[in-house]
Amino acid sequence: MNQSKEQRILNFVLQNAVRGDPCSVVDTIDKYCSQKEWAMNVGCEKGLILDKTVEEIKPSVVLELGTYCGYSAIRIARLLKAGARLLTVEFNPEFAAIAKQMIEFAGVQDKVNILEGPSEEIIPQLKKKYEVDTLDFVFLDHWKDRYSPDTILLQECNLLRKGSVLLADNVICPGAPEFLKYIRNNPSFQCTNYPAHLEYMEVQDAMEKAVFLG
Ligand SMILES: O=C(NC/C=C/[C@H]1O[C@@H](n2cnc3c(NCCO)ncnc32)[C@H](O)[C@@H]1O)c1cc(-c2ccc(F)cc2)cc(O)c1O
Ligand SMILES: [Mg+2]
Repeated sequence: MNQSKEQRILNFVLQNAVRGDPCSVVDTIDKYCSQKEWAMNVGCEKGLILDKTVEEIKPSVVLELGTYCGYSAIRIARLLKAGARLLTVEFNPEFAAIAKQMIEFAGVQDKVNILEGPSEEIIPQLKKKYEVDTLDFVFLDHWKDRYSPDTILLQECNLLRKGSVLLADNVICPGAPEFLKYIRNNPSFQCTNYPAHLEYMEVQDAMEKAVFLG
């Protein structure tokens, strides 16, 4: 049975990146996906926006929705302070297995917990099962039509506090129109748009930051 694209990306990393060096893993994935096979990693341009957001917040507890191959989980985890943790949610077992190996190769596994399952089931378990009080930072990068229902669910589960920051990928391409409509018309959120390019392409995209005002 021939390999999946995600398996090919992992193999390229295992053969070309430096074990224990998260930056080399991120750069190697970007190299493969810009030169050989496109894949839906947040990429280096939008990755810098992600980096700056994490560095600004200095979060203790981060939630990521949509792990995929682990690219953004590694980007986030490499910037976390001692004791801080990333919970990343992925419901495709093949992608979760790839991401686990990618995260371990990068050496950030002690900061990352991959929660296998659909976000709508995992989010209501975060407080009791995963001992979360509130989330400092949430990165949304899963199915685009799930951004707003999951944002509502996070609020219903009391997982956001005054100052919690959401950052959503792809609000232009593929687009998350329902999410933008919801979040920009909601007085409980202060929104900022960050225009960028779609990963590895000269196509317009953007990220949306939304700070919860409580
Ligand atoms: O579609 C995009 N991302 C989706 C990510 C999905 C990943 O997240 C996982 N996932 C999805 N929903 C859930 C869920 N909960 C919801 C369901 O229960 N719970 C847990 N895990 C979930 C999937 O298993 C994948 O691992 C995208 C597309 C383009 C793109 C742009 C231009 C093009 F031409 C083509 C593509 C660019 C991007 O940056 C993109 O992020
Ligand atoms: Mg994305």
